[in-house]
Amino acid sequence: MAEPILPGPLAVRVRAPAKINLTLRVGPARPDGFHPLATVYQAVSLYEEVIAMPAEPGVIDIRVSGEGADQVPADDRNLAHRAAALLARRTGMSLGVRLSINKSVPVAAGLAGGSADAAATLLACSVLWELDLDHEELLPLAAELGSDVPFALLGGTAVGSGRGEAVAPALARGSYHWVLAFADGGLSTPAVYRRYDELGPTPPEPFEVSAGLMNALRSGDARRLGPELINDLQAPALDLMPSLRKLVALAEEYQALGVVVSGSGPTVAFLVESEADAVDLTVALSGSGLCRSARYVTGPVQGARVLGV
Ligand SMILES: C[C@](O)(CO)[C@H](O)COP(=O)(O)OP(=O)(O)OC[C@H]1O[C@@H](n2ccc(N)nc2=O)[C@H](O)[C@@H]1O
Ligand SMILES: Nc1ncnc2c1ncn2[C@@H]1O[C@H](COP(=O)(O)OP(=O)(O)OP(=O)(O)O)[C@@H](O)[C@H]1O
Repeated sequence: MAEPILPGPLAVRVRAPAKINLTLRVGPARPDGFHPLATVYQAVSLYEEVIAMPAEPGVIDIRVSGEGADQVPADDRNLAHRAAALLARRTGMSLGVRLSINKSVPVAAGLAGGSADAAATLLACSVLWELDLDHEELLPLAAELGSDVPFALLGGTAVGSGRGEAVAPALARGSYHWVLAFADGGLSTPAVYRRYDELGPTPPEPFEVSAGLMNALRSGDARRLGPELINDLQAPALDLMPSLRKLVALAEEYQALGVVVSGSGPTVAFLVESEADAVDLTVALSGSGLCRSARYVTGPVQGARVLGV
């Protein structure tokens, strides 16, 4: 007798983290327009949540709520929509999905919120559609969706190469205290890379992560990590949004261990020694008038994972 066909899950809840780049070295543009990177990502405790529910065959329906939802398209331009469509196409899946995205990561902030949505969607649809794909199998699809998407699946602390899509876990100890200062408005990633090209010159090849940064991560000592933070996109981001200069300068006044613009900006990440210091700095930044808001996070945290089925 044939096995009865069991219905799949009614809803799958997944979360995926935002990232900061502890180091971001950028080489000259490749013929395909992308820039070769040597980067170290760290996933931080600020999460996007995606709930995937069954829908009629072929249907991909998106609802977006939360932080900056009005700035995000709820159609096939959404990275989560593209993730579900790509997974369905590659696996020959005809079932549909209704996606509810709850955003906590500000849009166009350099924190890879859209990438986190895409990573969470790949995992959620894989479970909803009972495809049984693990992270390893989802990584190539993630890389097709965007340079930052594979890391959102992987999480932790990782070295990124290629255009950022090739990720390998890094040997890292400790948990770090960060304060993220969210600027008023966002920056377009392509525009920041363009300005980087205009400002030139690029550092000589090879584009390597410094031994100092890797050693600091191995030691787990935040005091050693602070001075190693570096981002080649910081200069173009500050050039496009000059008000960020004052924000970055606050690091000295408040004796942060380090400060760096995250990715293509405009979020500024301050590294501090303790939770108490982070709370103090969050309050100070929030009242400074130099940013929209500030938020205490820790890292590293896990990549995309299922919270419930
Ligand atoms: C700034 C970072 O967040 C650092 O991790 C990433 O490099 C950006 O990653 P992302 O937003 O996932 O970027 P993608 O969606 O892959 O690419 C968006 C655009 O950014 C530029 N881009 C991106 C990655 C890269 N290595 N070189 C680039 O020049 C290209 O103009 C590209 O068309
Ligand atoms: N699910 C999504 N969430 C946010 N933005 C999205 C999404 N799908 C598409 N987008 C578009 O992508 C643009 C950038 O999104 P995102 O918030 O991921 O930027 P970012 O954090 O600066 O990315 P990165 O750091 O990877 O460069 C937005 O302007 C938005 O219109």
